[in-house]
Amino acid sequence: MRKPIIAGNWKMNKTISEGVDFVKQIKHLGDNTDVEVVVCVPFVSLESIKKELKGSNVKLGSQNIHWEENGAYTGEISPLMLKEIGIDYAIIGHSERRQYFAETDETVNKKVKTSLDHGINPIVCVGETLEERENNTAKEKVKVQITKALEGISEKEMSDIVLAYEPIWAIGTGKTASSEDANEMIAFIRDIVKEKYDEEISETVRIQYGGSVKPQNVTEIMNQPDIDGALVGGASLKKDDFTELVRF
Ligand SMILES: O=C[C@H](O)COP(=O)(O)O
Repeated sequence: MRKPIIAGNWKMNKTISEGVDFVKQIKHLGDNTDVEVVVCVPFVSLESIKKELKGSNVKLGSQNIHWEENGAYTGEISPLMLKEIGIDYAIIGHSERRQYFAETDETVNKKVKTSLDHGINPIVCVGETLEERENNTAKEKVKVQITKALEGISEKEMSDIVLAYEPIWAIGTGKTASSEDANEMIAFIRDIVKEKYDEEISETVRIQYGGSVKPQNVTEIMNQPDIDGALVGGASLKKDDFTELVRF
């Protein structure tokens, strides 16, 4: 039985004080539930929000991580810095990082490895563009992304990884993949994991869907057999919406 995981990705939203205020209102959402609740917040807010989450079952994540522990990488944040704050998760390879900040499959793989080495669980994002979906190359694209992201990752390490399928055309657009299409791609990802590792790992790895998930569609998405959770942008910024999402 895979534990459902609903993660809010705040992206570049909420100042530190706004974030702390918000977390005060949602920090009980991880109580009395089988759902794992995560908030992935801007780097500058991590420490304050970690303090606010003391005693809470809501987990904390960053939205990126650098693969080196230190060095001449102006503007970057290292795994040691994140580890000291005590985060649980790091989103890696989000399509916005790939699109605007030149993230590649190679850097995604390095970041996955460094996260695991520092006890931070990676949420690894993959997904196709609209053009690739229309050309029928979506599966090919996702297969390459998954295979490269997981290069050199051991069977044991797979239990610390969460995968997230986010079709780029569904992110922030209000367009959601139909729950059946999302499930089909996620089942395909599970098959890739099975091919690379084994059936047990493919049946235990958690795979989220992301892209315009809202209170109105979350139940249908979560009812799909292969979908274990949601990585949510816009709707994770509002208390009522986020509450409904984690109670799908
Ligand atoms: O990381 C979250 C995804 O990019 C989805 O964002 P969205 O829910 O605003 O479409």
